[in-house]
Amino acid sequence: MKTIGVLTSGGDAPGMNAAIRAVVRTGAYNDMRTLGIIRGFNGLIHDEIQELDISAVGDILHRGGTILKTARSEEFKTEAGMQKAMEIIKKYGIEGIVVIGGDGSFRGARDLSRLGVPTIGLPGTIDNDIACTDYTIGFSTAINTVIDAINKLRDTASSHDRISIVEVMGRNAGDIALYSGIAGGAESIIVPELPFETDEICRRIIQGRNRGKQHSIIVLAEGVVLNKEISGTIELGKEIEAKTGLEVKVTILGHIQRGGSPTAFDRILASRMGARAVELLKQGIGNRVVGIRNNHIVDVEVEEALTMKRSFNQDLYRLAQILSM
Ligand SMILES: Nc1ncnc2c1ncn2[C@@H]1O[C@H](COP(=O)(O)OP(=O)(O)OP(=O)(O)O)[C@@H](O)[C@H]1O
Ligand SMILES: O=P(O)(O)OC[C@H]1O[C@](O)(CO)[C@@H](O)[C@@H]1O
Repeated sequence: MKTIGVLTSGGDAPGMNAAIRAVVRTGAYNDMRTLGIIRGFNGLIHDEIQELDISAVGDILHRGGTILKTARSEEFKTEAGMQKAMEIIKKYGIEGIVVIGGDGSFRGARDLSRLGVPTIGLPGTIDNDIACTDYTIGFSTAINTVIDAINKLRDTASSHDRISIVEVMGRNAGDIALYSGIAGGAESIIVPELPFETDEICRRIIQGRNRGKQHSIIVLAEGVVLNKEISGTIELGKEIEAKTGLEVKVTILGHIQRGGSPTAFDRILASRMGARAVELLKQGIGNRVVGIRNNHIVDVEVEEALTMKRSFNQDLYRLAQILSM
């Protein structure tokens, strides 16, 4: 019987539990034993390992977060840390690992594969910033959370004739802002991938007001602030207030975007990806990242996944602008 490990690493994302469940259960179906590694690579180094049988992953499909907990580990990146990891892998007879996380986690997966431990990466991050997949696990749930917030903010913004700025997550990527902005009918979407002008945003708001719009929603990706394109969302609000003469309220959604019961889309995606990871490990194949493209589950070499350029969906962005005239 083959023994495999599974861990979650980096930021958590709704749907990670569905992926863990899929790994454990498709593993058992294929006569494989799964060990859960707690707190990502940190737990691997510090021997936080526990066996997961098919019952251990019962009643988690609908839960946000990750039952395996997650962590970031600087120690793992060092030679000494990597050696510790290899000792634990030998101790438990682990013959393959599934790493659920973002691109940093995939670098760790690549390093383990290089040392002879077949390791498969599954894209688990709400940011949808992994180039080799159309969608990451957690993105669908995050945008639905944002849409729910936008719907509510729209109600109160309309009542008060206000402008509402919603800051959403996305350290380097504007997909959460773009998709939730288009689904939530935002007047403006500000993302790190594209330049923007405050004057143009104000012009659109005034134009909307002149034809009777009662509210204006601006969705802004946090990456714009983190990349220092603006000094802060509150400051941007003040600038827009001064330029339009309209009251502006800022809402920073933060970590509520990372929690909650995963959508059907995320559960199904995570289940399909987890099953592919097990298929690969069963054949002794590692050093690959699983993705979904045109609704087909695919897998690509980790290095290729890491160097692939992400393309921002400009067509969707243009459509959002047309629809919010
Ligand atoms: N270059 C690297 N080599 C080896 N391991 C790495 C490397 N980069 C990151 N890791 C490991 O992966 C962990 C998670 O990485 P990181 O903090 O970048 O999150 P992530 O996987 O990119 O997820 P998120 O996008 O949610 O932040 C790190 O704490 C570290 O243990
Ligand atoms: O607060 P944490 O856990 O360090 O992570 C925050 C980051 O994680 C992400 O949600 C990605 O998982 C980013 O959008 C955000 O900047």
